[in-house]
Amino acid sequence: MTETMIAVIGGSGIYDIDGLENAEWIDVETPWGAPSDQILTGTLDGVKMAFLPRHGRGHVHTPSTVPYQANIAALKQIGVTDVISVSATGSFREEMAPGDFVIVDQFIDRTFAREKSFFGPGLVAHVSVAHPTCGHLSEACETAAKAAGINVHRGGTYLAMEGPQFSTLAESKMYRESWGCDVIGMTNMPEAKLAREAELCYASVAMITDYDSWHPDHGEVDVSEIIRVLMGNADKGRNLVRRLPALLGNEHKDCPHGCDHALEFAILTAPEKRDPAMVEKLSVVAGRVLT
Ligand SMILES: CSC[C@H]1O[C@H](OP(=O)(O)O)[C@H](O)[C@@H]1O
Ligand SMILES: Nc1ncnc2[nH]cnc12
Repeated sequence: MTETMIAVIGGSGIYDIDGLENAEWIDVETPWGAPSDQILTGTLDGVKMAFLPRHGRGHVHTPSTVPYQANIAALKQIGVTDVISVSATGSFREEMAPGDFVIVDQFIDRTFAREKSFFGPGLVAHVSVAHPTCGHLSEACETAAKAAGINVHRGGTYLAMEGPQFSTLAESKMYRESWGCDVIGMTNMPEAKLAREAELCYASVAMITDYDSWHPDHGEVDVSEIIRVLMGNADKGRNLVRRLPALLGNEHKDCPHGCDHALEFAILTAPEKRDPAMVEKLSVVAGRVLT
């Protein structure tokens, strides 16, 4: 049996979670360096939990400098099975209002200055991200959000931009009107892709903080307003997280969507051509198919 361990990656404004039993901040080192910060571990309702502040406590990493590979590798290393990203996002839809939550199920990846894979020369792999989030874990997030009284929307396309500046008005209108995006943020890519490579279930909970810059009745995006909305909704986020252990239980069954077998047919490099150093490095995230 695989034991469930739920990790929450907390985005802007979320640098801690409360209520964990035997809570301890631990150091984790990976072949890709150190994660954004120490990882808070503990249990909630008897289920193992981990929390990682994406930007580090005190918010030291920009969306481009978050060590995405180290973050996902560190979670895999400590035994995490399920990763829930909680992020601040702008909205392209009138009905997805500030304070609402969206369970994201698709992404358009417009980031360009980040490492997007654990694999590389000497060990080449291609995983599918046609369905980049885990339906089972997303279902649990939706159920938890509803039980917590949150106005939640199931399904939405997240435009991942490089940042750190917010979008121009022309970009905002294009993402909304031509590309059909629902929300926008700067961090869920390549995080979701790396979670898939590491065979982790990944769900993305977007907390709407603003209407980006397209809305005629709302002004430009402003960080102080984003943080004000986030702080006003922090209790909702905590409430959602608190309900997850009871919903997911202690036993991590085989993922019905195959997240935990994403690498099954992904590695292309012939065994005799594999770079031993790469195989060693990748054993942390891909050991299941490399040994
Ligand atoms: C606080 S404004 C922009 C910043 O907030 C979001 O971060 P996260 O996804 O970690 O919550 C957004 O992606 C930007 O990085
Ligand atoms: N409008 C926006 N654009 C990008 N990232 C965001 N995070 C919160 N609001 C955002």
